Formats: sequence, C-alpha cells, structure tokens
Amino acid sequence: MDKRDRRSIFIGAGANLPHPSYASPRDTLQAALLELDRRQTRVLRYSPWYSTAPVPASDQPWYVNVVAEVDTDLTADGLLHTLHDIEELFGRIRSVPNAPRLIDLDLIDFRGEIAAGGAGKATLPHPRMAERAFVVRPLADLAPEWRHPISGLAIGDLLAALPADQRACRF
Ligand SMILES: Nc1nc2c(c(=O)[nH]1)N=C(CO)CN2
Repeated sequence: MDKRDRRSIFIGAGANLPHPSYASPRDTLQAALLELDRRQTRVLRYSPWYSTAPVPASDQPWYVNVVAEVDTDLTADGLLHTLHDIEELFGRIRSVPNAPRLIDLDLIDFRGEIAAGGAGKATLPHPRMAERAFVVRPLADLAPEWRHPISGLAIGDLLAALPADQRACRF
C-alpha cells in the first residue's frame, strides 16, 4: 500500500426504510453523506451503490449500501460523533441491534488506525466489517489495494472468504 492509501478514511452507509422526506433510502443516504461537507469533512469518492439482503437473513426490506472515501479535519472520535449527529438529524432511532433502519453510518477505517473503542470512542477498524459483504464488496470496488489494518489481509481475500449467501449482493 502506498502512503496515500494509509491516509484514506472509509465510511459505510446503509438504509432499509423509506425516510418521509426522501424518495428512496438511496436518496436519504446521499443527502446524509452530503451533510459531511458542512462538518469539516469532504466526500472524495463513492463505491457503486448496492442493494443487499439483510444480514442476518430476515424478512426485512433489502438494504441500500455504499462505502464513501472521505477526508476530514476531525479526529477519528470527532468523525464518529459527527456521523452519530447526522444519523440523529436523519431520524435514526437506536433500538435493538439489526432492527430495520432509516440510516446507519459506520466508520470503517480511519487512516489505518487501530483503536479499542470504549465510551464514545471509535473502534478501529470497524470490528464487524470483515464479516459483512455489504461493506467488503463496495470497499473492494473502491479500494482494491486496501488491507485490513490488523490482520493485513487484502480486501479481495476478505471478499472471497465471505459465505456465498452474503456475496449475493446486487446493484
Ligand atoms: N444488508 C445489510 N444488512 C444489515 C445492515 C446493512 O447495512 N446491510 N446493517 C445492519 C446493522 O448495522 C444489519 N444488517
């Protein structure tokens, strides 16, 4: 990986409920990510947008998922708080894990930093990202040279290791 790659920051975004103010979950996510521009953060690139079956499998609506590369003047914890603020602005209600949601913004990787997390602090890289095709696949599209900061595994190998049912993402 070159120097620039290690400086990259990736955010995963997902939604599977329609927001009353937006035409589709994709529009909700697009508007939410544009909010970052007003918070010392710039979206540089988007992965392709994916429509993905809910994980774990359930009869919830399918999700829209995307990964964005951003740059920011904030720290990792500052960016995490900003993502939570934007989730609240867009009506996210934190209920039970894996409940259907209007919006979910996750900090996936912050410049390769490794952090254990804890009250109000970012866990880095995102602790469940490697198990989630809805993150791994768009990240592989966006940054094929990316490696997991802890395991050192290449994103392509993480994708190949995912269960076949999860790999059934589609555009
Ligand atoms: N396909 C898909 N499944 C999920 C997602 C998501 O974004 N996409 N988010 C979840 C909670 O973080 C739980 N399950």
